[in-house]
Amino acid sequence: MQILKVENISKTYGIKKSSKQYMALKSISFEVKEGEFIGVMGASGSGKTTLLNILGSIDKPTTGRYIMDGKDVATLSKNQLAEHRINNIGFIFQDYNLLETMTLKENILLPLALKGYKVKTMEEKLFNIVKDLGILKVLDKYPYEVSGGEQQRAAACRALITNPKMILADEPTGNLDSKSGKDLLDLLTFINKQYKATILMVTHDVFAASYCQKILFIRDGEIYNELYAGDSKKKFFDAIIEVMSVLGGEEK
Ligand SMILES: Nc1ncnc2c1ncn2[C@@H]1O[C@H](COP(=O)(O)OP(=O)(O)OP(=O)(O)O)[C@@H](O)[C@H]1O
Repeated sequence: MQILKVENISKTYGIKKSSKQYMALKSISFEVKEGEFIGVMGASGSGKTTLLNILGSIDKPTTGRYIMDGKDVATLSKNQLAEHRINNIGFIFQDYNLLETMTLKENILLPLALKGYKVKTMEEKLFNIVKDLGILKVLDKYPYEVSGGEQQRAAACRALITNPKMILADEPTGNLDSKSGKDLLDLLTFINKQYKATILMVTHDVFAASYCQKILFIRDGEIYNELYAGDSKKKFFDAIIEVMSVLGGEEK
């Protein structure tokens, strides 16, 4: 089943009709099926974050539209949009974005608290997720008391706890060492398989991208290519490197 349909989305930054305008996305169209784990790659400045911000309804497209779970998101009112964001989308950021004055448990529960859930229901949901995601022991610690990998696991729990239609991840392994990065990618794969979560992940890292089922490559605000994983992870990895060497900017 299709969960997202992006139709001819363009984004122009700057003052209208002035020479200072910059077209960061140029008529992008693609579809995402429920349960897919998709990577978005491209050189620095190609428009990846712009796309993610639009899909996360943090920003609006200049033209075009996208349908998420049957709803044309552009037609939603401000309140409906806020509700859509909290109910349907989970975010994982490069720098975790946990609140430093709250414990990991409080951070994870925040989206449910905002939705007005009862404490008992929140704790049940929390227990089910953290037992799977391996951070039970550090739940009462503050972000500065745990490792980057544990912070990112907590951020993944927070993204997952509302059972969102889609998880949007922006360079989630960008600040992690290679072991924690691999652990996180294994975790995202687990979330994708076990919870049937649909994940869209922006990454510069070919190794991270090789965990995806499909990669969308963006060049100068346009879809340049799509690559599907086959049976061999090694072949997929090599194919990603090949496209990235044409696009340039494998690393930032
Ligand atoms: N608020 C803004 N105002 C003007 N131009 C912007 C704005 N945000 C982004 N841009 C420009 O739009 C283009 C796309 O930016 P975007 O951040 O989406 O790229 P990216 O592919 O995510 O890059 P990176 O990999 O470096 O994060 C860039 O040229 C950028 O300078």
